[in-house]
Amino acid sequence: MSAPTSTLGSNEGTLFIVAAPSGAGKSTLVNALLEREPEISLSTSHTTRPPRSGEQYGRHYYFVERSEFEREVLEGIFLEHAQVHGNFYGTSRRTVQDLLQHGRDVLLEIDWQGAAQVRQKKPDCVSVFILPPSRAELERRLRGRGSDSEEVIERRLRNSRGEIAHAHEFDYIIVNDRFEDALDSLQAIVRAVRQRSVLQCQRHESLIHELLTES
Ligand SMILES: Nc1ncnc2c1ncn2[C@@H]1O[C@H](COP(=O)(O)OP(=O)(O)OP(=O)(O)O)[C@@H](O)[C@H]1O
Ligand SMILES: Nc1nc2c(ncn2[C@@H]2O[C@H](COP(=O)(O)O)[C@@H](O)[C@H]2O)c(=O)[nH]1
Repeated sequence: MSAPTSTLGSNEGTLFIVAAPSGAGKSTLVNALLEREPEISLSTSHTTRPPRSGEQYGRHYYFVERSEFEREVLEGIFLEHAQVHGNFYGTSRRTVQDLLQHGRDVLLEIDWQGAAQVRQKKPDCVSVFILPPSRAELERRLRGRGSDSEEVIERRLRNSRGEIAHAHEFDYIIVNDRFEDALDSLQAIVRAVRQRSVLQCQRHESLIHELLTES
């Protein structure tokens, strides 16, 4: 049986999106995934948020002033951008496009608003929403991380309801209860998509068309 890859008509990489309410464990999961799947490129976002202790420019984020971020928005450099928990965040269009065009798979760790914008522009992206097992555990994780002030933690907990309300817009939902189980699930999704054994609806359509029309 021939591989369906030929129906996709492109050697572009796949664009993955991982989103979650703050503290659900998205960055921890993504970093562990990238250790298992090192050929995936993680996009580094631009943000107006001040760096946390230990965060490095260019590694965790491109930390910029609000005025610079606004100029970048006007210049149209972002594939998507949004205000999240009172700060601005954006993904560089150029970096993502270059990587995809060179056949690299790219992962964006962004919020639901950014995910909605990316879905409009790249409908074949694959999106995953991470849920915490409970609100109490979400709060425990946010506090346990020890990286944010009480005010920031409370704001992020308040905002989590509005974020979770968008979970159904994603292709997959993973509950990050036992870390290794959630990581296995995330890796299974990524592997299945990369091997083309699971296809997005849009991609299915071209395969179904081919299967129906081939003599
Ligand atoms: N399955 C898990 N069980 C227990 N603790 C976890 C689990 N997953 C992640 N954590 C812990 O929860 C805390 C928050 O995780 P992390 O920083 O990855 O969250 P996040 O979703 O990326 O948040 P943000 O959006 O604010 O960056 C960390 O201290 C992390 O070690
Ligand atoms: N729309 C976008 N959201 C982003 C981007 N980079 C990060 N984020 C999201 O912001 C919150 C808070 O992140 P934190 O590092 O301050 O804890 C979280 O949900 C991130 O996913 C981006 O480029 N665009």
